[in-house]
Amino acid sequence: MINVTNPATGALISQVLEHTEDEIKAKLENGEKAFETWSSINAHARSRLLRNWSAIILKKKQEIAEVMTLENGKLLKESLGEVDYAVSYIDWYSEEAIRIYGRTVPASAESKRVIISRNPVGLVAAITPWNFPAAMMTRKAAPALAAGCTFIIKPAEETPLTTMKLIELAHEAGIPEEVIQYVNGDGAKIGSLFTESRSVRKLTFTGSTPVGKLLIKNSAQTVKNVTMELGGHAPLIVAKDADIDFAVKQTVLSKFRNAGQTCICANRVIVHEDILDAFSEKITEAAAGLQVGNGLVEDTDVGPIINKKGFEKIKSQINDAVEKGAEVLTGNAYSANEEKGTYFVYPTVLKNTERDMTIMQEETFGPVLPIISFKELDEAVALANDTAYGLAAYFFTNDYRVGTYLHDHLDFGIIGWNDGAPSGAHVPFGGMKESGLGREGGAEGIEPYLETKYLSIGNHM
Ligand SMILES: NC(=O)C1=CN([C@@H]2O[C@H](COP(=O)(O)OP(=O)(O)OC[C@H]3O[C@@H](n4cnc5c(N)ncnc54)[C@H](OP(=O)(O)O)[C@@H]3O)[C@@H](O)[C@H]2O)C=CC1
Ligand SMILES: O=C(O)CCCC(=O)O
Repeated sequence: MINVTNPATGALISQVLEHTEDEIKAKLENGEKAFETWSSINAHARSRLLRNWSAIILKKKQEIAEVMTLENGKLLKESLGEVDYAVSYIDWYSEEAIRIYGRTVPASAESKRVIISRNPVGLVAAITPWNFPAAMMTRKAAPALAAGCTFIIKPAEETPLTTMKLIELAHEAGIPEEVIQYVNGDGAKIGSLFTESRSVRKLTFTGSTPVGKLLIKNSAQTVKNVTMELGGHAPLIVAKDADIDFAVKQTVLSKFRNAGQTCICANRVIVHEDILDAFSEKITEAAAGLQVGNGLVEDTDVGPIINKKGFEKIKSQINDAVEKGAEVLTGNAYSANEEKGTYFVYPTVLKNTERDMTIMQEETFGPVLPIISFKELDEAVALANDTAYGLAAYFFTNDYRVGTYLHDHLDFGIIGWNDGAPSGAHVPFGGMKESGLGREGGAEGIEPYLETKYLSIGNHM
């Protein structure tokens, strides 16, 4: 039995049954069998079913958002926003379903004809994290179903309820039960069942880089197609000419959304030395003004940290920075109750941070903003690229030459130029280097669910 608790209060919300190995194997078999029928239904019918699904979700928006806030801790307004965001993937891919085009190619002989078609890969298995329990699910399920694949998901143990609700609504919308399924239980155990299974033809994962690496390795056994959306360590550069007030607002948006527990959150702020003091002062004032608390309370700006492991990681990064000489401008304050299992971190701004501090090397996943300064643009680029990660990067400048230079030289899959919120269903989300493989969203996001089949017809007149 999995206990699902509210990270803001420690209260038990629900108990969820763990699936046994036999049950999981049976679901994989059912998903593989259902693929034959689902993939042969015409694309317009699949598109209509996806639209039904999104309409039903929207009708239950408030209920789903409340469940999400209870199990994840994020602000209710963020949960409501996430339901819309999750639905936008279903809507986008309901439209892509009817635009999966093949090609004809001129043959090399008069007696031949060549046709290239795009076909669904088969049963898709997904493993998702707790930080976006709705959107990370639909960002994978919607393109998979649109392409004609069947789908099975293992949500994070902290947040299974939102996923289970969305799947219940998919069935209510008319999508057959075996076409979209969930299983609950331990990540490592279910991960092995997914990677070993020959029924699963594609694995899609969002989560930490070490688990992603393990899944890539284990997927080699059956040569599975994989999509990996892993950790990030986003730099945010503020150039000398930037509009400081605007940059501060956008940095707050990027950094403190979801209490900093987002893989594209700004993780290091790199500020030109001429505006360092002005920027630091304004961002400190903004961060210090944020209310920390229960996401169900109207005025809250920053909710709880998901669990003790996350809390300890954040705290140790702050301690390490302070021991190595960082100055605390605000924060480095906590409210934790071990007995209840509730952990809050007050928005923290650190100045005089250095490259050798852990916080400048690793993903934080918390509301902590370390600031480092630069003089020349090359120095900012070197600092920004000095990481194994390559997911998102941000910069603020109104000088088109500075902006173009930064865009050309930053090794990241997502770039926000004067934009702290670049995500959307219509754009390709994903990272370079150890931040992952493949893209989700946009026209690119359906590609990983499609195989190319080429037909050569001979003996024509
Ligand atoms: N890219 C992103 O959006 C995310 C990045 N992270 C990063 O990872 C850090 C740790 O967070 P954490 O929640 O532990 O992340 P994990 O990568 O451990 O968990 C994410 C998902 O993977 C599952 N999982 C865990 N271990 C395995 C395994 N061996 N094989 C297959 N699946 C597995 C989890 O299941 P279960 O719940 O059963 O453990 C969960 O569903 C965060 O602080 C953050 O830095 C975390 C979440 C999302
Ligand atoms: O992996 C994450 O942290 C979720 C991505 C959030 C987004 O799509 O903006």
